[in-house]
Amino acid sequence: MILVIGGAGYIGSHLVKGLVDKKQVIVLDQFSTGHGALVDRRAVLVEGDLGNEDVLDSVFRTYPIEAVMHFAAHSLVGESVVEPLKYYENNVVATCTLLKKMMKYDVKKFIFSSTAATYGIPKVDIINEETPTNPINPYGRSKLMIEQILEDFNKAYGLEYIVLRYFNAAGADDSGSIGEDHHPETHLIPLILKHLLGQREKISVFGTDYDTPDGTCIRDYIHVTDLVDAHIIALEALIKGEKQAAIYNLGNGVGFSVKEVIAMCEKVTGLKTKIEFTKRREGDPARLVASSDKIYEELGWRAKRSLENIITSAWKWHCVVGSSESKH
Ligand SMILES: NC(=O)c1ccc[n+]([C@@H]2O[C@H](COP(=O)([O-])OP(=O)(O)OC[C@H]3O[C@@H](n4cnc5c(N)ncnc54)[C@H](O)[C@@H]3O)[C@@H](O)[C@H]2O)c1
Ligand SMILES: O=c1ccn([C@@H]2O[C@H](COP(=O)(O)OP(=O)(O)O[C@H]3O[C@H](CO)[C@H](O)[C@H](O)[C@H]3O)[C@@H](O)[C@H]2O)c(=O)[nH]1
Repeated sequence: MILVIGGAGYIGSHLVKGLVDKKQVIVLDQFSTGHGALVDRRAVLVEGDLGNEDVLDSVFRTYPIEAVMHFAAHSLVGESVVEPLKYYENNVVATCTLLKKMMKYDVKKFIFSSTAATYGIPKVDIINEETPTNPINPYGRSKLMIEQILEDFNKAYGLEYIVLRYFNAAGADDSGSIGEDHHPETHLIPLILKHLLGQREKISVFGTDYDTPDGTCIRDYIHVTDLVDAHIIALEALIKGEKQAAIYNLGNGVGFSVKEVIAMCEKVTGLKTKIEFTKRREGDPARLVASSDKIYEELGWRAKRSLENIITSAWKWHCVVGSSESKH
């Protein structure tokens, strides 16, 4: 059985939907940002906090857990700067409690959701896993701390792990039944689509004076279904014992500027945006684009879906079941 922590969140719920056909799945989530309705009904759903020792004891005693996939975190960069304690408590301290219980119950296979934010402001155009990590906010630091703890646990206790550093996750499952539903929403693509649905008056572009061809930030957008595929491949490699301690980037290897993303949303939807150009958002690197060659060479995974696929799937979900938000 696979324990998926944070499996009621955006990326976790997509993973659960992809994994339940292959494995028995148990989801642990306290619904701070997740929604029970996103969790595939074939999975066992336990409401609880990953930092709660009693809950973890109960889960590990009750179910034969083969591996843990850990998606649960607070993940708003700006909030992490203002409330670092919240981030260190949930992302680091609670994760240490989980790791302690995993060692207690001899569960030694772990997949961890990390982030491009561990790289900070890289000096290279294409980021690979050798690019120095230098996070510039508590969110990124909290993720890097766990990566370092995993390395120590591997050496000391034989914990086997794969860290997956996602770039910008976006898009929705092909079925249109689950999608990205953060509250509050801060991510670019859902914000543009909500605006095009009339739920927001305009879309703000944060900064037009970056050192990029059109002056707006460039990001590497990766379809959530491609992320799911990568997790399942990584899990299989861990279970087969092919990998004991590995870190991989997950991106498309292609960068799109904020203006290009808006243009693609207009193309896909056939609708016109109203844009407001504002000052830079603090802490945004100009360009974050991944090389995912390492995971291709070692595990054979490569992103298959384009930005157009991403936006088309997200639009389908937003149109059919997207949460309705009032205009503001
Ligand atoms: N969305 C992205 O673009 C992106 C990029 C890089 C990394 N990540 C990482 O991927 C992971 C998933 O991101 P997401 O966008 O799906 O976020 P999300 O907020 O939708 O999902 C996180 C889930 O974890 C749960 N959770 C949080 N703290 C918990 C706790 N203490 N105990 C139990 N459950 C808890 C939440 O209720 C939620 O269901 C996070 O770790 C995030 O840092 C996301
Ligand atoms: O209303 C908006 C929202 C975003 N942006 C811009 O769009 C780009 C993408 O922003 P998102 O908020 O969608 O995503 P981030 O790149 O800030 O964040 C993502 O990558 C980070 C790593 O750098 C973290 O991993 C985080 O969890 C993940 O969502 C940025 O340049 C941002 O400034 C706008 O112009 N207007």
